Amino acid sequence: MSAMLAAQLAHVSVSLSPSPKSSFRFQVRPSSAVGVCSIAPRAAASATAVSAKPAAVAPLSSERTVVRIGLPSKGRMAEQTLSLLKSCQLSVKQLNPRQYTAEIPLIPNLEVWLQRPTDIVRKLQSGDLDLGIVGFDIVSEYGMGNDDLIVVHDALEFGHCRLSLAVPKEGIFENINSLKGLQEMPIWTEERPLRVVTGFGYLGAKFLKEKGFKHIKFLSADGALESYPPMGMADAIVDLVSSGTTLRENNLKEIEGGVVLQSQATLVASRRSLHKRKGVLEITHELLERLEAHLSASSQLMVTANMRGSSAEEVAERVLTQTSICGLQGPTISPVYCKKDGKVAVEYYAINVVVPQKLLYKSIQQLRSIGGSGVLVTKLTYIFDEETPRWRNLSQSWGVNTL
Ligand SMILES: Nc1ncnc2c1ncn2[C@@H]1O[C@H](COP(=O)(O)OP(=O)(O)OP(=O)(O)O)[C@@H](O)[C@H]1O
Ligand SMILES: O=P(O)(O)OC[C@H]1O[C@H](OP(=O)(O)OP(=O)(O)O)[C@H](O)[C@@H]1O
Ligand SMILES: [Mg+2]
Repeated sequence: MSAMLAAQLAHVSVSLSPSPKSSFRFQVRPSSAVGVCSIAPRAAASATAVSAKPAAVAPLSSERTVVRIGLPSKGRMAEQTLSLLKSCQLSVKQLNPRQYTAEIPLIPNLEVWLQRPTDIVRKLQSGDLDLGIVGFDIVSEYGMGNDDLIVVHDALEFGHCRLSLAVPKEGIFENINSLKGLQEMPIWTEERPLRVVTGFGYLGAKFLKEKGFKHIKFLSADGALESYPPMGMADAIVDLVSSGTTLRENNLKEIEGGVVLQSQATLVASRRSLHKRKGVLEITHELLERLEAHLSASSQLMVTANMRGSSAEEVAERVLTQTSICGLQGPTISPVYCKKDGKVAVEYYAINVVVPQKLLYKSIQQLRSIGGSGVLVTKLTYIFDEETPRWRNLSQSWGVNTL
């Protein structure tokens, strides 16, 4: 650890709850440093509750031939993960609901381990898992900047939330509406620090240190954090917020500049596994292809309409004057054959165009304005592009040899 970093962190005091569940870690990985360095809390707490060391990078077990993915076993992420995989034709079969392993019949060399999200991150680091689906909040908190963890897909489109700092709406915080305002309150001293309760000790402490907070005391708790300020046990909380209802119901408010991190479900891989374990790259590729194809399709619709015209080109010209109905590459226009006076004739053309869901109504209006009629709208199941952008990213940004 650099002396400067040590000096920056010297004022942070840590207080840990006696709960055996709490594990308050203070580990900071300066961007310039290689690996992870750890900072022991100044007010050292009981050894059982503190793990000041980063998860050791365990050697990759060469005996295991099967590839393993960790999926959340409980909580709100569990159901949504299984449902996402099912939408990608990757149904998870759990033979016995009391067992922690399952399989995805379509990918025979893949073993599914149903685990708590925190354990998924730990097991990716210990080499027991190769892949995992967890919230970005959990990867960031428990991964602590470990560069063996690669977020292969950063937007699985569920579990959206943010890690945010909140304070009471009333009392001494009534007029505090920004992080700067909170920091500048003269009340915070070494004897009376700002007491922040959080289940995200690493991210919370790193964020507030980087923002220049000096006199802070962190309390660790696993749940019901929102009850701490009303009970007088803490001044602020750093917790996950989604709709904001829990904060509102507990008379708490977020403040400007107080968002620590935006989160949603992600697919994470161990870099060592990608490099070394046979089959991990291929399975990651297949997962990425299926996920990207499904997720990009779920935000788009296929619109079909008929339009009178003298030729396909003439209809195309009319369609291409409209911004919302140009499709992925351009509209597909095909003749509609009918019988007229005993002969086959073409008076109408069918237009097929993919439009973003949120632009549907605008697209319909534009189609009508150029003479479109009989509009059909269908859901898309998959859009397979030539190449998955995130697969390319794996080799370009992460140095994984994907050839
Ligand atoms: N209110 C929320 N709305 C949306 N996503 C959330 C919310 N709270 C948490 N998450 C996301 O879901 C993940 C799992 O949270 P969840 O509360 O379901 O599990 P858990 O806290 O492990 O379970 P439990 O609370 O039952 O112990 C979090 O890591 C986060 O990424
Ligand atoms: O902004 P909201 O939509 O109200 O969601 C935020 C709440 O959701 C999470 O709790 P969760 O429901 O997971 O309960 P837990 O504290 O028992 O994990 C989080 O810890 C907040 O308390
Ligand atoms: Mg929860």
